[in-house]
This record gives sequence, structure tokens and C-alpha cells, in this order.
Amino acid sequence: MGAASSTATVIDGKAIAGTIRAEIKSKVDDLKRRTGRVPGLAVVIVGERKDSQTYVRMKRKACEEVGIASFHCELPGTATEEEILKTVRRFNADANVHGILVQLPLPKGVNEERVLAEISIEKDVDGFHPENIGKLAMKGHEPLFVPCTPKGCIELLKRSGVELSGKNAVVVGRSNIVGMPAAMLLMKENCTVTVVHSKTKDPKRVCREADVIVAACGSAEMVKKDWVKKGAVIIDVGTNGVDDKTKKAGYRLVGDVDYAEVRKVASAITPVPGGVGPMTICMLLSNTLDSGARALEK
Ligand SMILES: NC(=O)C1=CN([C@@H]2O[C@H](COP(=O)(O)OP(=O)(O)OC[C@H]3O[C@@H](n4cnc5c(N)ncnc54)[C@H](OP(=O)(O)O)[C@@H]3O)[C@@H](O)[C@H]2O)C=CC1
Ligand SMILES: Nc1nc(=O)c2c([nH]1)NC[C@@H]1CN(c3ccc(C(=O)N[C@@H](CCC(=O)O)C(=O)O)cc3)C=[N+]21
Ligand SMILES: [Mg+2]
Repeated sequence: MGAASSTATVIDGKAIAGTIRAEIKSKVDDLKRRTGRVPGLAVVIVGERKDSQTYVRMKRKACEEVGIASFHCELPGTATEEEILKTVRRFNADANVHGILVQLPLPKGVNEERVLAEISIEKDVDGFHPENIGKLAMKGHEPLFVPCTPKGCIELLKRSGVELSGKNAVVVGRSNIVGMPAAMLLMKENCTVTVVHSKTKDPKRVCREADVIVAACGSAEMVKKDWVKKGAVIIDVGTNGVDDKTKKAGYRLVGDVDYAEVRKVASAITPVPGGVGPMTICMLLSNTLDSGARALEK
């Protein structure tokens, strides 16, 4: 290899998501031709968080692009748990809605678990209902929906030709929406999975054993070059805003991985932005299409 160090292949999530969106669009068109109807996604947003509004706007635009109908309910940050539950029940009963997404986090004082459990499992396109998560975990059971971000991570690995069977995978983070289901999915792909979390004694030592790292700890650039074995594949889920006066928005996004340094030792790596994020939205469209097809083709 000589003096010049090798640099990782950049896994282009934005491009892969574009390819998948085109596949979804043609399936939506086809469903419409056969049934005269299209899948519908309802998004519930509570409060005025800037980042939530940005994500919701992106989801709406993505729906439009592939021909999925989108429905919206914006509640004020002062909304009560009962009001949120009522909105969920209304969408549960609406035959034009095949997927319901309640944007997280919900305001303090609202019981998220209770709200998520209220979503009809047939419309749980986030895959956050305990029954869907339970089935994801259990052999012999298949969930109706797999959570979008972890599903997007696996899709990125597969479409990049990364062999998973028998590999050591380390997931950094164990949240219900990313880390835990990501670990479950990697296990299904026959990886040997280790999960690192905030009480892990020596995360660097654990990560150094990994052939594949999925970083989802929400801590800017935590995974350093000396945490990564040469040739490892890195999937960076993190989206952290850091102050940057040179940017128009006053901040820029960085991942949970020190991208500039880690790319010198990894064999492949996802960028932030343009890696996992666009895939998350794409998997949401995919889950909504599946749900719509299931309901409309009956
Ligand atoms: N690109 C995308 O589509 C998405 C991106 N994200 C991003 O992914 C990241 C993770 O999100 P999410 O799972 O919701 O976050 P959470 O805050 O819910 O979970 C973070 C997890 O990381 C662990 N953790 C936190 N700090 C450390 C540390 N210093 N060392 C080891 N483990 C640590 C926590 O451990 P413990 O359990 O012990 O507290 C927890 O399990 C965020 O940056 C978020 O913005 C999230 C969703 C989608
Ligand atoms: N019920 C629920 N479901 C979710 O799936 C959910 C949620 N709540 N709450 C918040 C997190 C976060 N999340 C992201 C989605 C897309 C990008 C994304 O597309 N990011 C772009 C950049 C976007 C930008 O420029 O700000 C990228 O990485 O390229 C990021 C993060 C979904 N989440
Ligand atoms: Mg199962």
C-alpha cells in the first residue's frame, strides 16, 4: 500500500435511497392502477421542536415524490396525553391511513410508551409497538413492520455488498428505536453481536474487535480512529448539531463517528448527512407501501 494510507469507500445513502424511492414509486403506481387507491401516511407532531419540524417536512416531501398520500396533525406542545391518544385513535379508524407515525420525542409529561402502544399494529410503520418489537426478537414470529432506521442500516450494508454472516458486529447504543432493534437485525443476519451502552466499561476495546460498527449513541464524534480495526465497516446513525458560525443555519450535522479520522482505517463508512438519514425516510415509505398493499389488495 506504500506511504499513502487507504481511504474508506463512502457508502452513499442518499444515492441508494434514491434508487429505492424509484422502486417504491413504481410499486405505488402499480397499486394505484390495480386498486384505484394509494397508501396513506399520517404524521402526528406535538410541539414546536425545530428538528422535529424539519424531519416531518422531509417525510411529507418524500411521500409526495413517490405518490403516497400524507395526512398531518400538528398539536401544540401543551396538548394532553388524552388529546394525543384521541388523534391516534382517529387515524386508527381512518381507512385512507395505512401508516401512523408519532414524531418522537413527545413533550415531557406525556407517556410515550402508552401513546405508541395505542397505534394499531397494522398501521405501526415505525415498528415501535411492543408486539412488533417482541415479534422481531422472537424466533418463529415475524413482525408486521421493522423499525425504519435499523432496517435502513441493514439495507445499506446489503446493497453495498458487505458480507455479514459470522462477522463481529458492535452496536453502540441500546435505544428502543435504533440500537436494540439494530442488534436484533444483525443477529438475524448471523452476526455475533455486542451492544455497547453508557455503562460499558471499555467501549474502545469492544469496538476494536468489530468487523461492523453501528454507532447510535447520540454523542458527537465519539467513535475515534483508535476504536476501529483496520478494514471495519462503519454505519453512523448519529445526527448531532454542532455550532458552526460559517454555516447559514449556525450549525452543522456530525455523526457519532469521527468521520475524517475513521475513514482512514475503515474499509467503508457512511457520511453524515447523506448516509443513514435518507434511508430512514425511505424505509418509512417502504413500510407504508407494504401496509397499503396489505389493506388495499384484500
Ligand atoms: N439518521 C437517522 O435516521 C436517525 C438518527 N438518530 C440519531 O442516532 C443517535 C441515537 O439516537 P437514539 O437511539 O434515539 O438515542 P438515545 O439517546 O435514545 O439512546 C442513546 C443510546 O446510546 C447510549 N450511550 C449514550 N452515551 C453513551 C456513551 N458515552 N457511551 C456508550 N453508550 C452511550 C445510551 O446508553 P444507555 O442506554 O445506557 O443510556 C443509549 O442506549 C442520535 O444522534 C440521533 O439523533 C436517531 C434516529 C434516527
Ligand atoms: N416516530 C419517530 N420515527 C422516527 O423515525 C424518528 C422520530 N420519531 N424522531 C426523530 C428521529 C430522527 N429521524 C431522522 C430521520 C431522517 C434524518 C435525515 O434524513 N437526515 C439527513 C439530514 C437532514 C438535515 O439536513 O437536517 C441526513 O442524514 O442526510 C435524520 C433523522 C427519525 N426519527
Ligand atoms: Mg421474530
